[in-house]
Amino acid sequence: MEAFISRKRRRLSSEAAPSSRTTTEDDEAESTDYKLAVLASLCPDWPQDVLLETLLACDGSVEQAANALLVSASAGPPKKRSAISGHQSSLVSFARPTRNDDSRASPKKALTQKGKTLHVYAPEDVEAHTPCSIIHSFLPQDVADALLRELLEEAPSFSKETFSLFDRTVTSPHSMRFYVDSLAEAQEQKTRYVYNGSSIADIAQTTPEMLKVSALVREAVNEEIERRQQCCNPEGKKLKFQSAEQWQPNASFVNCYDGGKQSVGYHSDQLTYLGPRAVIGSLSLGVAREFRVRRIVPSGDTFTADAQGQIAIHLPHNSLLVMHAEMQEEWKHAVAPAQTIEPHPLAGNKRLNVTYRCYKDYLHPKYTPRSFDIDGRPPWAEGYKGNANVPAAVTNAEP
Ligand SMILES: O=C(O)CCC(=O)C(=O)O
Ligand SMILES: [Fe+2]
Repeated sequence: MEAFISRKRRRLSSEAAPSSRTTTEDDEAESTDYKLAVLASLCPDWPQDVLLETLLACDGSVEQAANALLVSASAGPPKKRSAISGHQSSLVSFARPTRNDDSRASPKKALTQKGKTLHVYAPEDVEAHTPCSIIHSFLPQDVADALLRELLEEAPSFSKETFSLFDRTVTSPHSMRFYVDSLAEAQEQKTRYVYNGSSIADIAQTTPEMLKVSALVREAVNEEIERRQQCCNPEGKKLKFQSAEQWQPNASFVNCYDGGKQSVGYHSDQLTYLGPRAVIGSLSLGVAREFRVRRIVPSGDTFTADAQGQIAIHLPHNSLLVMHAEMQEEWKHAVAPAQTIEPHPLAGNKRLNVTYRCYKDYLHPKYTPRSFDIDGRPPWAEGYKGNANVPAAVTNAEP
């Protein structure tokens, strides 16, 4: 979730590291997602596709889009849409490739259209049309329940993010906390874990049930990586820059969505620590919600978001979604607000989500090479004279 909201996070210090985002194209694409996230927080009752359409109709003005939606809402409630839709029949008729089918690697006819949402539920459809795979009923029920109980106890310690809009502070529509497996590391790393250019001040130790489940997630994700590689990747090979090592989770973001209005806007996970072509194992517990993905399509010199519309993956209780190697660089994802939700016997209106991640300390921004000019000024200092060895993105970075 790192990239979706601006630089202000309640529990983040303002210490900085160079941002991992380096291009103007990225900034442009990001700003649409940023605006969408802001609009979602102002108008939580509206489905994301309506928000996106309204934003586009208002030429990207969040203020105008918010006003248009408020006027429209005063004339009657938002048009009801299924909140946990996705119970469609399988899409196998759309020529789903099979294992070892070479057509997998060739471009497929797009199933989605700009501004439209395709709902997928069946694992084979998720796999065929998104860079994800899903395992339903992943954990034995008692293990899933034990983890859910533990996370429900943890949830009050989670924090929300804040950002500024039209001279007021808006809270991001869900809460979260960052966990690492080793307490010693957590203590040592406090203020050293960085994302979005800020340090994460609140780091917790992975809880016993999370750790137990981590071993099961590790095994399943490694199998999925291998299977996906064989069945879907060109020549059955890993992607360029994808890690050749076993996937070994050692950290996680845990997200809590309390009620259908809580959501997370479109974003890609920041790859600081994860490295390129990162794989993430995302376990859902409690209320079923909709996970949306859309491809970021290169078009000419800029990146155009939503060229093909979006795909909504239904995430029921106890499902493991594997975001594969192409996901973070080529797609964006979001958890859409829901008009209605089906309460869960243990979690009530809450959805808990653990995104298991493989953090690599050697990718810490502290190792990012920086250089100082001949007067000893760092690249961000006033009067910095520049240095041919420092890329512009680093030169422009805030401290
Ligand atoms: O809640 C989810 O399923 C997704 C959370 C997410 O995108 C993240 O933690 O980065
Ligand atoms: Fe994410």
